Order: sequence, then structure tokens, then C-alpha cells
Amino acid sequence: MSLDSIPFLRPSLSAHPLLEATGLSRDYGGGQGCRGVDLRLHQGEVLGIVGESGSGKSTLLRMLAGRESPDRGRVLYHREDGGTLDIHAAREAERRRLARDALGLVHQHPRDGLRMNVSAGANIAERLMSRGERHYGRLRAQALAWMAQVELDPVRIDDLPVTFSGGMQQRLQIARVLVTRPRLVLMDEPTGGLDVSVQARLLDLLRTLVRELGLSVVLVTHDLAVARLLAHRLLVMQHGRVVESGLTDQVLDDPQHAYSQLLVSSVLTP
Ligand SMILES: Nc1ncnc2c1ncn2[C@@H]1O[C@H](COP(=O)(O)OP(=O)(O)OP(=O)(O)O)[C@@H](O)[C@H]1O
Repeated sequence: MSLDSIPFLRPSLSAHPLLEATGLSRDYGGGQGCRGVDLRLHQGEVLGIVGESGSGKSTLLRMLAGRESPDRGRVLYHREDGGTLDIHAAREAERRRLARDALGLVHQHPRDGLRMNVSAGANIAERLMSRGERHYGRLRAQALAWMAQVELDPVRIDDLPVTFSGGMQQRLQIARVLVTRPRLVLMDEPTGGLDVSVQARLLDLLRTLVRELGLSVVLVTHDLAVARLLAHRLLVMQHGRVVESGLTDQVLDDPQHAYSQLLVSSVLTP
């Protein structure tokens, strides 16, 4: 199944950022959370956010997704029509429209992103239906196309996700998110918790999708190998702050901050 057979427009590259965060902070007390984070994501770019457990990566992602309000700072989403949405100042209805039309969130645990009590096909079709598609034949055709795209056997279309393996559930979640071709995809540890071989196949798939669909992605991962494979640029977080940022190869091959050096050397040292 070629991506060309899936009827959506390829995104155009643009000089303007798609997403912009400034001074983003969330304080849970005791210095926990996320402090003064600035970032920009351009169209067609994958921005990796790396750092050890507890460094504030998921908190940052939740604020970017509009799911958690910052104490300070803001997140701007620049729409295709030239308008700008201040995600946390927007009305709930606008935020919901953004989540439905433009934003895709891939959770670390597929159960958080799937409806486990409806079929695989319905999981994929649901986001299309929420955008007004009602034609059964077209919904099913899209579900079949996307199952093939994420390497799930289309004969499983009527099966419940609960009968799928962890890796299959993650691929189904990715299909469910990407079927509406969101301009902005946020991923929280998409390969976490999977066996190494399953992880490798999923990474391969994600790399293909990112390249062929020109996805714009913020990718949270503690795994530098995942960041190396997928991300164009990296932010390194420590104790809720960004301590280093730059092109992925630059940060991983020649880290400047002591914490980034430690992070990189801990992977290299057996
Ligand atoms: N809802 C919350 N209430 C209180 N503290 C929280 C909450 N969410 C996160 N924290 C704290 O904020 C810090 C950052 O957590 P966060 O989950 O963002 O880190 P992370 O880098 O994503 O970690 P991991 O890789 O383990 O998921 C942690 O110390 C965590 O305990």
C-alpha cells in the first residue's frame, strides 16, 4: 500500500513555525515540573525532547497539547490560514477543534489512546467520523488502508484491540492518530515498554511515515537512539529546564552541557 493511495494533501514546507512556546512553566512544588521552556517547531520537522526520568518531558508535552495549563508562559499554534491560536487562552471549543482537526497525540501506553471496547477499524474511523465523514464504505476503505500502512493485517479489522499485542496496539494507535493527517503530532515515548525487536520495527515505520508524510512532530523520549533516528533537532532537559538544544547530530556527537555529556556517555558506556 503506497501512501499515494491515501487521499490527503502533502504538507507544504513553510518558514513560519507551526508551534511556538515561550517561558512555559509548571511548578508542582519542590522544584518539580517544568521551568521557562522556549521552543519552536517548524513544519516537516521532528523535535526530540530528551532527558532522564522526571526531567519534565511529559509535563512539557501535556502543556503543548493544551491538556495541562502552564503557571506561566504560552503556547502559540500558527494555523494554515495564517491565524494564530494561543492554546491556553483559547476557549474550550477552540481547543477541542484544534485537537480534532490539527493535533494528534500518541500516548506511551496505547490503552490511553485507543478505545479498547471497539474494533480496530472503528478505532481508526472514529477521528474521521468526528470530522463529519459518514460514508461507511469510505470509512472502511480508509481503515483498511491505514492498517496496511502501519503493517497490521487487514483481516483483523473487526477485532478488538485487546486481542492485539503491545506493538500491534501501538501501531493501531498511530494509525488512529494519523488517519486525519494532523498538522502537528505529539508523541510521548512511542516505543517505550516494547521489546527491542518490536521497537526496531516500530521505529522503522515511524521513520518512513515522518519522511513520506512530512510530519511535524514533537517527540518525547528518554532513548537517545530513538532521538538519533527520528529527530532533526533536540532539546535536552534536566530538572525541568532546557539545558542544551541544537541539531541532533551536533548535540549527540559533541554535547556542550555537562548534563548532555553525561547522558550521551551513559549510553556509550556498557
Ligand atoms: N500531576 C503532577 N503532580 C505532581 N508532580 C508531578 C505531576 N506530574 C509530574 N510531576 C513531577 O514533575 C516532574 C517531571 O515529571 P514528568 O513526568 O514531566 O517527567 P518526565 O521527564 O516525562 O519523566 P518520565 O520519563 O519518567 O516520564 C517529576 O518530578 C514528577 O514527579
